Amino acid sequence: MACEDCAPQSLQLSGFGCIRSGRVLLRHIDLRLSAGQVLLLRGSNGAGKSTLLRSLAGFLPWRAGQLSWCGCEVQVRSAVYQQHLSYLGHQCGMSDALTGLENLRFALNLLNVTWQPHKVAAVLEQLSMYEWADQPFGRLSQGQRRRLAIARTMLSEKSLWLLDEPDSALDSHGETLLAQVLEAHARAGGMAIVATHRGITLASTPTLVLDLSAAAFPIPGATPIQGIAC
Ligand SMILES: Nc1ncnc2c1ncn2[C@@H]1O[C@H](COP(=O)(O)OP(=O)(O)OP(=O)(O)O)[C@@H](O)[C@H]1O
Repeated sequence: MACEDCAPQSLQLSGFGCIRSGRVLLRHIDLRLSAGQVLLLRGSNGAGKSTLLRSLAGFLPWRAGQLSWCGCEVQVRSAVYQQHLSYLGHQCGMSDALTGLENLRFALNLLNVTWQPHKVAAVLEQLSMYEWADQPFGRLSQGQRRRLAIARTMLSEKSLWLLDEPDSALDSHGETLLAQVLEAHARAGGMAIVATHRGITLASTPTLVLDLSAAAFPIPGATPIQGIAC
């Protein structure tokens, strides 16, 4: 099928609009993301960051807009697009009863990603989670849970990451690690759209910012793009 093996990859959203709770929440949202770029989604509580991410993941209905993957117009739920994305929401989506490792194995199994013990160990080491990974998920702290969810994203082998406040509950070391993870993903030709309140500083990665609030938050070094939230 067309678009499956395009390189470099790109994502384009044009004229996106959606309704939530019976009112137009977002309209005229345009964005374009190329391989190696990260887009930070900013905006006040309720501005629509999660809504936009969930819409891009295919979880919420669209009122308007076109999605293109590698220059080809696609449906958001089409396999040609979905096979490339990894979504991390506010909830980590892990079983409390399973250990971290068991959760990762289960998730990778679902994604049909081969379990590579050395790679898993390296990712857990990178996130300072190696020694915690055999604990039941339900016994981990919130920040540890978030780190494990980030590990799952890293191991997913997907090029487009949709991350909803991945920095929530992370300590400052965790924030630094997350920035490193995003930079490495971008260096490898990946893309990420990241909702964040605190902002994430990516020193060596082309960073775009879409602010869904009426009042913009300028981020030094980042390129603002346009969108309208109602
Ligand atoms: N399940 C839902 N059903 C109906 N409306 C919802 C639902 N979840 C959120 N909304 C509404 O959609 C709007 C946008 O919410 P959304 O979660 O996308 O904002 P956000 O920018 O991610 O906010 P936050 O920074 O608080 O996470 C809000 O006005 C909210 O009330």
